[in-house]
This record gives sequence, C-alpha cells and structure tokens, in this order.
Amino acid sequence: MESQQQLQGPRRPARIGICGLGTVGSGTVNVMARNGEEIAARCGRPVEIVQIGARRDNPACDTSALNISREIFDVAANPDVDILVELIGGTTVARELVLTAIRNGKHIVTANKALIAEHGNELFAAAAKKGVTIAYEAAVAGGIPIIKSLREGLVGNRIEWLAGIINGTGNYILTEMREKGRTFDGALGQAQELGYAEADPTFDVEGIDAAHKLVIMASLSFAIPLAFDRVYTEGISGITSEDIRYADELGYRIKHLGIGRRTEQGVELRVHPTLIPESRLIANVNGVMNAILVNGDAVGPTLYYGAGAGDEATASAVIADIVDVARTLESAPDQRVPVSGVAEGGQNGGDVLPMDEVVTSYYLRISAHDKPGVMSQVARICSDQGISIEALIQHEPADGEALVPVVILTSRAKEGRLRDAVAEIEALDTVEGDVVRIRVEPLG
Ligand SMILES: NC(=O)c1ccc[n+]([C@@H]2O[C@H](COP(=O)([O-])OP(=O)(O)OC[C@H]3O[C@@H](n4cnc5c(N)ncnc54)[C@H](O)[C@@H]3O)[C@@H](O)[C@H]2O)c1
Ligand SMILES: N[C@@H](CCO)C(=O)O
Ligand code: NA
Repeated sequence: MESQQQLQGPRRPARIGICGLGTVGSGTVNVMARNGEEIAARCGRPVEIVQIGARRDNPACDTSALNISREIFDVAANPDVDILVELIGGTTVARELVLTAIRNGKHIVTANKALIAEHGNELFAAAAKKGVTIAYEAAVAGGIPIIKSLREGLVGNRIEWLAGIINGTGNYILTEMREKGRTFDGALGQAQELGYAEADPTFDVEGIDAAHKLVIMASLSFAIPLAFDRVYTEGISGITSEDIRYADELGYRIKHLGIGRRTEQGVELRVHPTLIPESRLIANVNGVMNAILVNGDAVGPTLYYGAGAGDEATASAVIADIVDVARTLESAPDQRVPVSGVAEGGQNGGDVLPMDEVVTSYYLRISAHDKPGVMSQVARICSDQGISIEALIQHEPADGEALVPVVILTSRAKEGRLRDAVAEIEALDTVEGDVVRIRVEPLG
C-alpha cells in the first residue's frame, strides 16, 4: 500500500535562515555543507539555508554560494524562511529578533542560554500563541543531547537530582591549573582563543553561564518555570592552586558544578565550585568537556558526557534541532514535544529552596596563627552549630611563616548554620583573613 507521503510526493525543502556567523554560526554552515546528504536523509527532506544575516563574512566558512544580508531582521521578515536560527548571543537584540520571527510565524532554533534562561517564559508563551516551536539543545552543554534526554528520553522518571559540569571554559581553566600548573588568567586567555568563552568571559568564570544552563535543565527536570533570578551563583575566580592541591590530598577534585535537587521543602538551584570524590566519573571530566549526572527514580543514575563548547560540537546540537523542527513542519502544534517539557498548566514542581536551607558538607581552609588552642576554638564553634569535623589537614608552617593553613572537611550542615560558624571563626584573634569555603558533594 502506498504511504501518505508517496501519495503526496516528495516533501518540500525545509528553509532556514541563520542569524550570526561567529563561532557557532560558521560551525553550523560547515557541518551542514559537509553532512548535507545525511541530514536530508534523516530529515526526510532537504534542508536549505535560504538566507544568512551577518554583519560581515567569516573566513572560517564558505558562504560564497549563499544569500547574505547585513541586516539580521531581514531574515526574520523573509517569507521564505521556515526556521530562524539565532546565533548572535545576548539578550536584547536577540530577544527582539526572536519575538519578531515568532510574530512572523517562524520556528526558532537557538544556542542562546542567556536568552532562554532570562526570557524563555515570555518567548515560550509567544511561540505557543503563534503555534510555532523554540528549540534550544545547543544552549545547554554544547553538543551533548541533554535537552533531548531530559525532555524525551527520561520522561518516564521522576527526576530526583542532577549535577553537571556545564561550563567548558571554567572546566578548562580548572584542569589547566591542576594539571599544568597554569595561572587562572593564562588558562582563561587560552580558552578565549579557542572560542570557548562567552563574549564577556565573566559569564563563564563567575558562574552566570552555568546558572543559565542549570535553570533550563531544572525547568525541564522538575517542571518549574525558568527562574534564573533564584539560582545561587558562585564562580571559580577565587579558587587557588593551594585549594586544588589540598583537595587532591584529601582525595577530591574541585569542579564547578550546577546542581538541581528536589527536596521536600523545595527545589535546590545552585552553581558553585565543589569538591567531588576523585573516584567519581564526573570528577575526571577535564578540559572543555562537560558532563551531567541525572538521577531518575526509575532509571537510577545516568551520565551524559561530551564537548560543552566549540564550533562544530555546538553545531551538532543546532543541526539536531533544525532536523527535529524540519521533521514536524507540517505537524499540528500539539503534536510536537512541548517546548517547556510539559503541556500547558503542567509546571507545578514547587518553589525554589532558599540557599540558607540547603544541606551539604564543606571544605574550610583557615589561616591560623601557629598558637595552641586554635583547633579547639574552631571545633567548639562548629559543634555549637551542630557541625562536626570529619577530616583535618594541618601542615607545619613554612620557614619564617607565622600562619598555618588548617584544612577541614565538615559533616553535612545547613548552609545558614555553616555561614554563622564561619563568621565566628573569622572573628577569632588566632585566625587571619577570610575562611575559604568550598562545598563538598558525594554525588553517589
Ligand atoms: N562558542 C560556543 O562554544 C558556544 C556553545 C554553545 C552556545 N553558544 C552560544 O551561541 C551563541 C553564539 O556564540 P558564538 O560563540 O558563536 O559567538 P560569536 O561572538 O563568535 O558570534 C556571534 C556573531 O553574531 C554577530 N552579531 C551579534 N550581534 C549582531 C547583530 N545585531 N547583527 C548582526 N550580527 C550580530 C557577531 O558579529 C558575531 O559574528 C551565543 O548565544 C553563545 O552563548 C556558544
Ligand atoms: N562559554 C560557554 C560556551 C558553551 O555554552 C562554555 O564555556 O561552556
Ligand atoms: Na546540548
């Protein structure tokens, strides 16, 4: 029997317009040119780039046969474009561009996590109203199909927690510092040269980029609205090679993690440097690689690993989205996978837990004067807050040094109580300067 498709004849090409021809834009053009035949076969129709919006050509890709406009809004207005691929970054022009394209009935593919995390609720509502879709696989963990996994592969589960290395630049810096003894600034400069960093690299090193990605994953995992302003965010700019060394000595690696967890009291949403036992797979994810552990009640722990940034790795995710959208161009909106992971009215996963209520363990590094009694004072302060000391490193002071670094691993405690204990420790006459505090997660 002839299929409906055979009766209708070959499907017309899916027509895409790409805005932004930087790292990801050029990677997308190159991979589409190289793998065009396979992509068309998987799509069931050719995929044509009908227009590119770019301020200037990019020598990293050949666009000589393509229609380029110097004005990106031309792409949003082009009646021949079915899918607008937003790769300019930022949240101002990109928001306007996407809203205009939606108003003009275009589907959206974007790699822009800032845009989705900060304006996704508005954009998703606009898209739903117009009956178009927004796909954003490249926005989280670059080439790793984590959005697909959360939104489709794991839908049978109640997701309990997830923890991920979701910023390639930050992981590259920490790896270079630990393995090659490089300085923070030297490693960051290299990450920028390699095209991993955001236009403003403070987004990478201060955890903002990871917070963007975490809220997107958490929204899908826990059925909550995108809540970027509720994420506790701490960067890696304060991590020293000394702390990396002490962590090693204790059997841990320091990684910059985004953590989301369902608790009875609410959903934890936090980004911060974290000590992880060195035996965990995720502790050994290095360089620009990303990895996300997702724990579902039915499937148990799952781990997703791959390149979190870079031109072609990110293009891989952009093209996966283009194919997903192109396959369903003729589908009714309610037959597509919901953009936010749940059907309308289904975002009822509860509120975000205040950081003071979060329970975890801590690494503390205290600079103490080499006098008797410091340790008993610290132990008393901790014990008064219900915190016990699980491990301790205290080396002899270096020659001529008056200060001794004391490193402690604590029991699990509420963040608020730990903060009060740290304030009391810092106020001791025998302690100098701020106490370094890094959270510890067993992840098992
Ligand atoms: N680089 C990566 O590895 C990576 C990975 C995942 C996601 N992303 C995201 O992808 C997006 C693009 O990142 P990128 O690394 O390709 O950035 P990029 O800076 O290399 O490229 C952005 C391009 O957009 C152009 N552009 C910006 N505003 C424009 C405007 N108003 N009109 C015309 N052109 C404009 C810029 O000139 C530049 O060529 C960002 O949202 C970023 O967060 C990047
Ligand atoms: N700057 C980001 C790009 C990928 O989202 C990173 O380093 O992870
Ligand atoms: Na991805």
